[in-house]
Amino acid sequence: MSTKEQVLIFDTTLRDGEQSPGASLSVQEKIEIARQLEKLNVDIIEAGFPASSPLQFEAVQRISEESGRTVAALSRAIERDIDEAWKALRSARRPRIHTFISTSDIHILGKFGHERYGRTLAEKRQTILDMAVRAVAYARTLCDDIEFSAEDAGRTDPAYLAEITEAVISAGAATVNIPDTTGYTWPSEFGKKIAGLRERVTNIDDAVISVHCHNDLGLAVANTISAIEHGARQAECSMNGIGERAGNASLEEIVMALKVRSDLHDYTTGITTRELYNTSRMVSSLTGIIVQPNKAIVGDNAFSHESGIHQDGMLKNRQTYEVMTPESVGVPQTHIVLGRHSGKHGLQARLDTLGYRVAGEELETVYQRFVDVADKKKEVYDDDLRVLMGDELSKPVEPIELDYLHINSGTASIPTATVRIRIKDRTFEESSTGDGPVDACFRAIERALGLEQLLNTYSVRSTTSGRQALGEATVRLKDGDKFFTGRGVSTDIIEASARAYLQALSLRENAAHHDHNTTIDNGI
Ligand SMILES: CC(=O)SCCNC(=O)CCNC(=O)[C@H](O)C(C)(C)COP(=O)(O)OP(=O)(O)OC[C@H]1O[C@@H](n2cnc3c(N)ncnc32)[C@H](O)[C@@H]1OP(=O)(O)O
Ligand SMILES: CC(C)C(=O)C(=O)O
Ligand SMILES: [Mg+2]
Repeated sequence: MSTKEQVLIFDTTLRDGEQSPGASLSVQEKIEIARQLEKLNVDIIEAGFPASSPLQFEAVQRISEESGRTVAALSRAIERDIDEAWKALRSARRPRIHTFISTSDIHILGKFGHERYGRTLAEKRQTILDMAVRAVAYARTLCDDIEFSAEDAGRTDPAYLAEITEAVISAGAATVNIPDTTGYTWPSEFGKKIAGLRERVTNIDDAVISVHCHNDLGLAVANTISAIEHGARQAECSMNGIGERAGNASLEEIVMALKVRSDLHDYTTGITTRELYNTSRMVSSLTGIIVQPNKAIVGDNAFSHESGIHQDGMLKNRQTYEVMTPESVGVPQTHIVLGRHSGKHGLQARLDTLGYRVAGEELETVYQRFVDVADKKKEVYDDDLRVLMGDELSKPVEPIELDYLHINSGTASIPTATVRIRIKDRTFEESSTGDGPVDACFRAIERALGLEQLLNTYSVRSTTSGRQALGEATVRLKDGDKFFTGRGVSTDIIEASARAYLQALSLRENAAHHDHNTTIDNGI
């Protein structure tokens, strides 16, 4: 059994994360993400801010009804917000009201300038403290689990922060959250802030210290880790680090930093790390916020290696360039990207998996041809390699082409696709419904060609911007231990997806042809 101390993971993807510009989620989408957060095994799901809109209210209510986690809802330090939060939360098995008010002088003077909060800074500070205490005490009459946040604590005077923290704990807050709302603090400074609170606040042991760091200077994760080292036991964070402005501390980075460097400390989390990648993908696709390729842990390049020296090292021993395995975070596998920086070892290994055994002189010659191609292309794909191997064989024997595609989809209809596929002079036509237009289209293709489901991964991204943007779809099929990747580009992403699927099928067909093996049953 682990003797390490548990750091609670408070996920705010559905609240602060959704405050990212353009990230609005529907109720159903929020529910789906909440279900995935349960699989990820977060401790607390902050589901929204019920007083802010009926949709927010409904989302918190629905998540409360079905979640087994602690569900938190945010409210300003006013009764109306707290009442709304409680109404939305009351069916939760473990409800938590999270109330907050600003405590930094900049915020107090800037946001609570009205005379009704007092005339001098000292009077205003007192009013804010009273509002905080009243809010916590009132929330406590409704719910057992109260969290209080001192907004902009990062820039709050330490003595005042200690005073308000002590007061809200006395009023019944079980968690005191110290947000670095503006992402302004420095790791050692923020750590000291937490240590200072532990020294000054006499009842600090009656509450869990939480931190909530923003990433304006790119220090959110470092500040969170520093705070944990100084006594914080709850980390507020979001998947992919989404949130206001530059976002929140990224959940996956905090969790994996603690896990991978467990040799340095005595903390652990309950996160099922193999669910990180799935969660990241879901959050990205539902919010529409793309994960940058070089994003730690979940970015497309996080486990990709392009340069020859790295590929050589990886092929000899993965630990040379990977501090964690892709599997540990749910990424299917390390990706050796062949491009202009690749060397002979990387090339040879990929050719080997494609069935080409080359060594010695022959490898030298092939490598020279590879370098020529790689200089012209960003990435050299498997089909490029087949062509490069000089194979007549590599040219599609019988390209599988899209002749016709019709999609019927909308908010009130079941997505339906009809496809007509041409292989040489033969055509195959079928229709299918599906969970969405892409699913319907793939199913129609599978039906037309009498295929099993072979889809391994599917992604789509925009390669240009604006309303006429080109979408590039990538389809990866898995057939036994072989993978076939197809790409399609079109201003219509469904068409791009269909073309990508058919290209992958053509490559599979080629491979089968070379193995003297027919893979498509339909008499092809
Ligand atoms: C750091 C954070 O992430 S805080 C959370 C941010 N999230 C949101 O803002 C959620 C979305 N917000 C909303 O839907 C709306 O802003 C609402 C419903 C919350 C409030 O809307 P409105 O009543 O129109 O007020 P508006 O947003 O313009 O201004 C905020 C008001 O709340 C006050 N206020 C701000 N924070 C607090 C607080 N923690 N406690 C009490 N009052 C507060 C402000 O002083 C201002 O009051 P004023 O009108 O007396 O000057
Ligand atoms: C409401 C609080 C916790 C917040 O989001 C912040 O201060 O950044
Ligand atoms: Mg925040």
